[in-house]
Amino acid sequence: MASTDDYTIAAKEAGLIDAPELAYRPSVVEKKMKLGLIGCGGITEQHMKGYEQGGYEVVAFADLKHENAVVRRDTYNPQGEVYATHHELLADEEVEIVDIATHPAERETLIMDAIKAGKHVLSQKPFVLDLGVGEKLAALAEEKRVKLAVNQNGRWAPHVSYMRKAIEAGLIGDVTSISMNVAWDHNWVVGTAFNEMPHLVLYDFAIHWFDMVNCYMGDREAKRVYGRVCECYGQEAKPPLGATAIVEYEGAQVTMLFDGNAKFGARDTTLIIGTKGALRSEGPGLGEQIVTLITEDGEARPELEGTWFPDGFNGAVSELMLAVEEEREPTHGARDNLKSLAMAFAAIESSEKGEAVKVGDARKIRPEWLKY
Ligand SMILES: NC(=O)C1=CN([C@@H]2O[C@H](COP(=O)(O)OP(=O)(O)OC[C@H]3O[C@@H](n4cnc5c(N)ncnc54)[C@H](OP(=O)(O)O)[C@@H]3O)[C@@H](O)[C@H]2O)C=CC1
Ligand SMILES: O=C1CO[C@H](CO)[C@@H](O)[C@@H]1O
Repeated sequence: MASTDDYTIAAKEAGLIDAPELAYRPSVVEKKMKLGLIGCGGITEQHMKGYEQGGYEVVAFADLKHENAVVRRDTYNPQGEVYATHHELLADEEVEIVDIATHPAERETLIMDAIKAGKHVLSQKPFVLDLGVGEKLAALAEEKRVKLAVNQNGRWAPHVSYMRKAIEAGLIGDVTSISMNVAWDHNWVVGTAFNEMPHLVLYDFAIHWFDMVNCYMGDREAKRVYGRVCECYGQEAKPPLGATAIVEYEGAQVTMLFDGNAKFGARDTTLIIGTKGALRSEGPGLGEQIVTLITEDGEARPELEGTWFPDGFNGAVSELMLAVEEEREPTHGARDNLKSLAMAFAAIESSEKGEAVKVGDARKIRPEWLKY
């Protein structure tokens, strides 16, 4: 029988217990494959650090800005080749996996050429501008019997990876809600290509979180998305730095709030509620997160090793190599990624229309949503 104490909706006390051991670290690959890097810009410093961590060799580099390729080669593998064009790099027989780290508009042709050259491909995110193009590339890879994966390296950020593995192991039962709240300062994009992207937050940044939701929800299908963007008072960047998304699933609800104009109080939190338990991750940023697993046995707080940058980059390439070795689809394969992208596209279209959009109905990014 209820007592008046229940009005306080006080949480049940839970004792601290040992955290379950879960294989959340990037896989260790015995049969290491050689890589070629096309597009050697800003983020590829982290690619190279991740590959160094995994013991992988990048043997070829190409960039339209020749000096970018030279810098990466000289820093990480002075024996490597620098090529003037991606065609020359693709003709290098030593290269087995091509890591394509340009912006998405250029990537379609580069991915297609790489697949046709018989190379396995790791594409940077956001994968494509059009779901139809993504489907075509996935089909081409299947036809040519090569693997095409998307570098959603957030999956191997220690906190995300641990929570993903906990859900896969059934530790919290069926997920019934996910709430994500990310407050950070994205004004650093002023002066970069990102500042010219109207849907910077929902397309380029939030894709990591749509992809995390896709992982946490497993085979379940997102139904509809409501999205909104907000130009925040005092922001310096051109694109609206505030964004919200609500994703509907059968039997579950997901909310995401992005405040990219948080000059104070930066915080990244995720709460996942399941039928048998819950997971919580929180910290001041992507690299510093404390995970708690709460079940009827008590609360567990695993001591996690590593950080998103660069472990995530090691995780993404290691999973691709394992998939090649085991002749299976990589878990971050192109077709799976299209589920994450479909949610992001629906959120963007919804923010433009002011009404919820069915996932799958928004097929592409309009040019005016991509560039001012
Ligand atoms: N966590 C993550 O995984 C992160 C992912 N990213 C993603 O990575 C991608 C790249 O970002 P970033 O490194 O900042 O971009 P940059 O602009 O710094 O680098 C891209 C490089 O690719 C070159 N390039 C363009 N076309 C070709 C081509 N056909 N052949 C060879 N080189 C080419 C560019 O040359 P030029 O400038 O002359 O065109 C440029 O030097 C984006 O999609 C971004 O969203 C970014 C940050 C983090
Ligand atoms: O994690 C990230 C940091 O910000 C960049 C600019 O929006 C993103 O591209 C990237 O994925």
